[in-house]
Amino acid sequence: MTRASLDKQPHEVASMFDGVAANYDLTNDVISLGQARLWRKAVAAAVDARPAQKILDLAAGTATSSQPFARAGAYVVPCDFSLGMLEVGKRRHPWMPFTAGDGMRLPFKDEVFDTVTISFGLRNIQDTETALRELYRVTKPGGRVVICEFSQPTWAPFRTVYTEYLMRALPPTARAVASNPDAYVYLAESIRAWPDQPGLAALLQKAGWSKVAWRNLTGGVVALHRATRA
Ligand SMILES: C[S@@+](CC[C@H](N)C(=O)[O-])C[C@H]1O[C@@H](n2cnc3c(N)ncnc32)[C@H](O)[C@@H]1O
Repeated sequence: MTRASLDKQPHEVASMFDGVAANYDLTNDVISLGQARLWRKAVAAAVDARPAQKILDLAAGTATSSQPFARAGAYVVPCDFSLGMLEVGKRRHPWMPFTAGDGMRLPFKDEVFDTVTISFGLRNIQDTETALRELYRVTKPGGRVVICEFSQPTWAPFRTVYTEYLMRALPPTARAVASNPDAYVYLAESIRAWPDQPGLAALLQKAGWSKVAWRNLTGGVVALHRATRA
């Protein structure tokens, strides 16, 4: 795959996710070697959803990432621009207020959410800074953002093994289970091209967020960034 294939237009990203929607959650469990469930627990702890809170789960896909917040009693709005992913989500969780929308132009008024969160979605949005500013706009003053995204393992020997896994083992594994294996070649390439932990923290600050901090999961394979709207 060439670098150019990473420069997907938003409609190409949406149709790529339409194509993987049916097997999306199963594929995640397989290719993350079971780690995805642990990462989701860490997100739930960081978001710390409470009854009566209003939470936006941007790029929610099938709403697997939204479920823990709903279970905690919060009012969670799963928003995504892949109608295929939203359809699968609606079938599974018909009571959730699924909303079709683009992370670069959110269909919400200013300052309406207590917490905004995005899991494994920010890397796919064409302009990261625009999405971070949009998330800021829709968050109430004093509200928080929690971002769960692939990142860079911090221990060099582990980083080498992980990169080998991404580039050599992940594509054939995905071919065995996913409905659109090319999407998982894109996944590997997009992770390699994504900013590391301090790089994403700097983008959050540039978009206006304060008290930016992060925590590494699985040695930095995933990072959980948190920040507050002043
Ligand atoms: C890897 S999935 C993550 C889904 C879910 N958050 C999870 O943790 O399972 C990424 C999602 O980002 C969505 N996405 C990508 N770009 C988007 C954009 N500009 N606006 C809204 N959703 C977007 C895709 O449609 C896809 O459903």
